[in-house]
Amino acid sequence: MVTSHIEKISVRQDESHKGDYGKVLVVAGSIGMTGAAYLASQAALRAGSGLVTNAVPCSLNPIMAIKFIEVMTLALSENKNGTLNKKSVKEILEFSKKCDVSIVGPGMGRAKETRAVIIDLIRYLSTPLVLDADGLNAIEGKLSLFKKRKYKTVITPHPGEMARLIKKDVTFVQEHRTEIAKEIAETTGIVVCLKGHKTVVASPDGELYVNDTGNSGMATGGTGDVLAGIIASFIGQGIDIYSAVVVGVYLHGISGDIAAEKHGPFSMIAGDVIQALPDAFKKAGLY
Ligand SMILES: NC(=O)C1=CN([C@@H]2O[C@H](COP(=O)(O)OP(=O)(O)OC[C@H]3O[C@@H](n4cnc5c(N)ncnc54)[C@H](O)[C@@H]3O)[C@@H](O)[C@H]2O)[C@@H](O)CC1
Ligand SMILES: Nc1ncnc2c1ncn2[C@@H]1O[C@H](COP(=O)(O)OP(=O)(O)O)[C@@H](O)[C@H]1O
Repeated sequence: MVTSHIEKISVRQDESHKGDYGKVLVVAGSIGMTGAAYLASQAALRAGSGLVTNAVPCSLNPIMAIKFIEVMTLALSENKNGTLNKKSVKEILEFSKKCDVSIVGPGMGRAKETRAVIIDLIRYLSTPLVLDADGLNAIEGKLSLFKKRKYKTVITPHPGEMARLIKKDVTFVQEHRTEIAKEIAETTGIVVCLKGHKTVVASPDGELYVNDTGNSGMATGGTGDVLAGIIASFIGQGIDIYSAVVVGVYLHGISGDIAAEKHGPFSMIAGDVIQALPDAFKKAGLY
């Protein structure tokens, strides 16, 4: 079943250039969580994107510029406390006109000012959107925002984030994983990727995928940020959004399995999942 989705990833053509493989905008990172921005951006590049830009509050820009080599940065306007301000929304929307897909959320924090920025981005970003982590925490209960969004969207909550989103507890989410993912996808028109052991992916038209790759070594900070980057990369490469999510989840799990083989489930870290991506692509027959 995954094979039919994997086949949609194009073989890289001799006559091609970086513009053919997607420009990804990663709105991620805040004081204390620059690592999330790094992991999501780096994963997008390793999954094949042509160009990746990380947009961060301007006081963090020098830090990100040192962390990255291949990834570019966009310094955003910020408040005195280092959170994004209203002007940053305009800056992101302007920049996104040149992009094929945006990620919003990893490591953005939950400050009131940041939440307001995120809600505006959900309303106005006209690229396909991967909404993850604090991007989801910003909209507790407000699923109606997705019904109004005209552009392709995937949400990638872990059970804790899903619980906040639907105002239930984690036990309820875990007992109703498939039903919840299906219902949100079908009623709001977005793709839902509910993470955790046996990640569930649901599409608005009733398709359902339950993943069986990955392992408990992936229960370590930052592996979800890596997944957001991989999924965005595939969307940017032009694959339909549901297939991009299914293949992203599948390959992310294979990378996790390769990382666990190499480093063991205790010692593997999120960066190891990115390092294992080339072997995961090979294992999936992509080159
Ligand atoms: N290096 C970095 O900068 C990192 C930043 N991170 C960011 O930190 C922010 C907070 O995210 P966190 O996820 O740590 O915190 P949260 O408070 O959102 O979620 C953690 C809680 O969710 C529940 N939960 C999560 N997965 C579960 C599962 N599979 N089964 C049952 N319950 C589950 C548990 O109650 C858990 O304690 C996000 O913005 C995230 O992107 C994290 O990704 C860690 C690494
Ligand atoms: N026990 C497990 N089995 C399979 N996959 C797992 C397991 N634990 C975590 N994962 C995967 O690792 C990732 C963790 O993401 P998340 O909880 O958002 O972490 P973070 O917020 O630290 O980045 C998800 O893709 C999840 O499916």
